Amino acid sequence: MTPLIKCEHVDFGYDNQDAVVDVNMEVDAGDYLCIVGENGSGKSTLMKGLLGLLKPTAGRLTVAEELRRTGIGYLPQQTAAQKDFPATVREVVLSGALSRTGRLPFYSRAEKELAEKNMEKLGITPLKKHCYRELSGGQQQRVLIARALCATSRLLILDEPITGLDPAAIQDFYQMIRRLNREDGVAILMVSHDLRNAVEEANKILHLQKQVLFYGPAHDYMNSQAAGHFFHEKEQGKCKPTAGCHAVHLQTGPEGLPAPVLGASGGRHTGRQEEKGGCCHGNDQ
Ligand SMILES: Nc1ncnc2c1ncn2[C@@H]1O[C@H](COP(=O)(O)OP(=O)(O)OP(=O)(O)O)[C@@H](O)[C@H]1O
Repeated sequence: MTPLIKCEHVDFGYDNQDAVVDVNMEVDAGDYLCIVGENGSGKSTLMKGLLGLLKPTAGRLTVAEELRRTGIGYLPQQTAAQKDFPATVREVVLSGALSRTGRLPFYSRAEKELAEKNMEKLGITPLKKHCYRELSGGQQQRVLIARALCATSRLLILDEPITGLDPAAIQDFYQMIRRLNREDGVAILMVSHDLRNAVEEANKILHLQKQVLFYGPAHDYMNSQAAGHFFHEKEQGKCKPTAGCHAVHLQTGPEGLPAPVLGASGGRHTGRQEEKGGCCHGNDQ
């Protein structure tokens, strides 16, 4: 099976400064791959590279012909200006088909039908005449996913998609992504600070810290040197798996790997309860 995306010893960077080095990974049809790592570890840079917005400075990046033709469905981190976009839901969704229109200045019937189908799939048909900027964060995410699926239903790339969503919207969002992946076969590539969800939902994890600290099956990540142990007992200053803590506590490995703790905020903390009043605080989604 030809991978949708394959990186072989790939570097990406800015102004002769490498931000990501020696990445080896591939996204296959139907994969659910989560990219995790601290702030500044190169996750967004890798995304930009995979989307073709940055050229590899070394190595080989291969993107399946189909994706090169249609473009990759992409859900960026939303800026305030984007949240305030003055267009109807239907217009935003339909704009995802722009890469299919070629030079024609209008949408074909097939593209309009595709937009309708994706709005139906994402449960936003009743909102189609609503103004995008008047929707809730969760509804906006659905619109953007429907839009991304108008480019291609093979692969969806999401960059920290739950930022700013309330807990109910987050659960709703994850359910929707799971359904797209498991039922519709859409491959998912997600940058996430929500490590608990990443380990539960993804089939592959890539842990980045400029270089790849771990790449492999999600169930192996739990036992990896990079991941250390997952979830603490909350009562003892540690968190229960059910307590909504998304922290992964990294251990210092024999090679002297860094020993930060990754939380949903992506910030460093030591996991000691006295800091920020407990290790779960600020991490619950
Ligand atoms: N446009 C840019 N020009 C120069 N350097 C950049 C640029 N964007 C990012 N960098 C640098 O590249 C490195 C990786 O940044 P990147 O944004 O990819 O990390 P990240 O893991 O996505 O971080 P975060 O979790 O905070 O979003 C950082 O050192 C950052 O300062």
